[in-house]
Amino acid sequence: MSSILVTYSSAAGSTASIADFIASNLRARFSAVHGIDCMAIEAVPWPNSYRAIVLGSAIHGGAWLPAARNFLVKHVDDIDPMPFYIFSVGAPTALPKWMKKVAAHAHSDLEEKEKLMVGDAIALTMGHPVKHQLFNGVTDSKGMNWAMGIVFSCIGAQWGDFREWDKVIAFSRDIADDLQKREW
Ligand SMILES: Cc1cc2nc3c(=O)[nH]c(=O)nc-3n(C[C@H](O)[C@H](O)[C@H](O)COP(=O)(O)O)c2cc1C
Repeated sequence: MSSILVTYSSAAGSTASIADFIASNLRARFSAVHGIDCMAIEAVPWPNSYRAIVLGSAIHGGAWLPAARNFLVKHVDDIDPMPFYIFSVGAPTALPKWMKKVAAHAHSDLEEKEKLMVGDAIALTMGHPVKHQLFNGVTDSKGMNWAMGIVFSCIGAQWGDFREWDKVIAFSRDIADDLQKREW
């Protein structure tokens, strides 16, 4: 029976790829004792059949995608007793230098600021997870409508793959260590 669920809401695929990688890292640590399922949030049958959940979402406009937010609202009671870890995938690294400077003026660390903003939105729907990690994803004109694409280019933001696999490995290791500490 599977006991860890890694689930995600992804618009253009980079959050899905990070979730897959987290699941394979957890399999490397736990496959002898626990099954690990990884699937899109829409495919999750009922989360209370799991013993721990890792949930991730892409960030659009400073917030999680609606499917991920709705999942939290709908399943708050199922998730509540479980070890619960979340990650958000945005693209703060892709922003132009001048925007980073403006943001840094209000806060010393742009990534930390964005994480807090998303974290606050999540805290409105439920209690705090054990851990929340923000990752950079991929900026690709295919993931945006033409108007957004033009705005993105005009402000001087960068297109590219900013995924930080080392950070994903460290996050997976922290989750595995925390689960092991709980001796479940
Ligand atoms: C419409 C739109 C809005 C976005 N808004 C933000 C944002 O507010 N903050 C951020 O860091 N990244 C933002 N991004 C960048 C995405 O979060 C990033 O490209 C991420 O990798 C997308 O994940 P996905 O490939 O799983 O959809 C936005 C992207 C799009 C297309």
